[in-house]
Amino acid sequence: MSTVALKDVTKIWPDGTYAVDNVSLEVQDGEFMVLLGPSGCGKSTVLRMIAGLEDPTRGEILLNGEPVLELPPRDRSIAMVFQDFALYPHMTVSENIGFPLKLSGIEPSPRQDRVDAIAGALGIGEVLGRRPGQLSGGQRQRVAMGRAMVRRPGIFLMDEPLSNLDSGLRAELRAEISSMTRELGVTTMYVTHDQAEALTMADRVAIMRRGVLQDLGTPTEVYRRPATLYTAAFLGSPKMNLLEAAVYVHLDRYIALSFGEQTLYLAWSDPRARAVARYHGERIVVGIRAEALTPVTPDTQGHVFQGRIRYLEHHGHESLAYLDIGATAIVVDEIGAALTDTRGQGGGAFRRLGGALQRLTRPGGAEVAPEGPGGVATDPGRHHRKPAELAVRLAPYPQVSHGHPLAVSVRMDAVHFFDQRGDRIDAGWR
Ligand SMILES: Nc1ncnc2c1ncn2[C@@H]1O[C@H](COP(=O)(O)OP(=O)(O)OP(=O)(O)O)[C@@H](O)[C@H]1O
Repeated sequence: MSTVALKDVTKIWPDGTYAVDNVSLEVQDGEFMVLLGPSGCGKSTVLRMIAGLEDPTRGEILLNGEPVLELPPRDRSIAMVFQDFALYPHMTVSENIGFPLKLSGIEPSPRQDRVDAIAGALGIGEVLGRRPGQLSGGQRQRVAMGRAMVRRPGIFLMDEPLSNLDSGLRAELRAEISSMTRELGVTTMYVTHDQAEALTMADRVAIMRRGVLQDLGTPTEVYRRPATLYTAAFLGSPKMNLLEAAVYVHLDRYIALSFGEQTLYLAWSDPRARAVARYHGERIVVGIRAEALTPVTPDTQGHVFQGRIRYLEHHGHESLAYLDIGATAIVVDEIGAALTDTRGQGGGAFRRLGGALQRLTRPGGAEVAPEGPGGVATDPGRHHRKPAELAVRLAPYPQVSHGHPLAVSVRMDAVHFFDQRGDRIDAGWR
């Protein structure tokens, strides 16, 4: 049995940076847990503390229920694979994989048996005699995984293991890693900034931002019910439409959500109405995914937005229309930076984040964003506002074009509500 638990773990670097801020997390035996977040959010630091390569400033780390802070890395039954899979260039694939067993004094014959078995499982049995320089990137990464797995660790830590590979290979290896770790029943923690990896591979996803755990749940839970505005904005493609709305309560009848030129009505009978009603006279953020929007005829009544197509994007299997509906969008700035930093190299997003970096490095970590004129946070490191472009899914290559009017109905039961701080408003409601 192999479990991992972090209890109120904080890591502060000597310069005052809060890399990890009071994180508590439990990984069950055999579970595949993905730590997801943009570059610099503290994911690698969490892994490195579990592996024993860094000490937490505060808090406790338990492996199999036992505190391990006094235990050196080699005694933790952990294997770790990094993004830059450093292999020994002068050794063959077979020697690279078998090296940890050689170090532990295992005889050549049983050693080779284990190397052959793991190489077979990873699909690199044919290249055992080659040196790393004669392998493709994907094969090299498989060798690195084989070398990590060959000692049969209880816990497998992987830090962006696919980020140096092209997208086709990533998808292929993604599936292989998932099935291999599950077949072996090994408890796995996998770090990535790539939401597709997280949502396809994980049993549960832990989403981090600036050292703080934002959300934790199965891929479906965090996608369907994001706990924070940040998670809502981070997960999904196209990104969730996040619109600013003023709340007006008409007691016992409905709640009007005013988006400027247009209004949606939340029925008083909706179980979330009471939670939203607390914001009467204030502004909140309403999140609407593209799948909650359906194009309808212009005269349709009910929960409908009327808009004009600002631009169209054709993706082959579908087209996306971006509608001007006269509303204001809330943009979570770090998300864009995280997504453009496709290689996930440390520091990449930081340079782009600018202001956010300075806030991150300020001791204390938890800050409340100042409010802008509309009452919604406008701190440039967190959110800003811009005219909304509502993403709507259409059939491929539709018979509409730029400037064309389009009406869309909104499935109110699929709408999300967040307060000015970015927390889910109906958090207590299931
Ligand atoms: N040895 C160190 N000394 C000081 N600061 C560090 C050190 N290592 C990391 N940091 C800082 O700690 C924070 C978290 O870094 P970490 O590497 O854990 O993030 P990450 O989410 O894994 O990012 P990436 O995806 O880019 O690897 C960042 O602000 C980083 O600059």
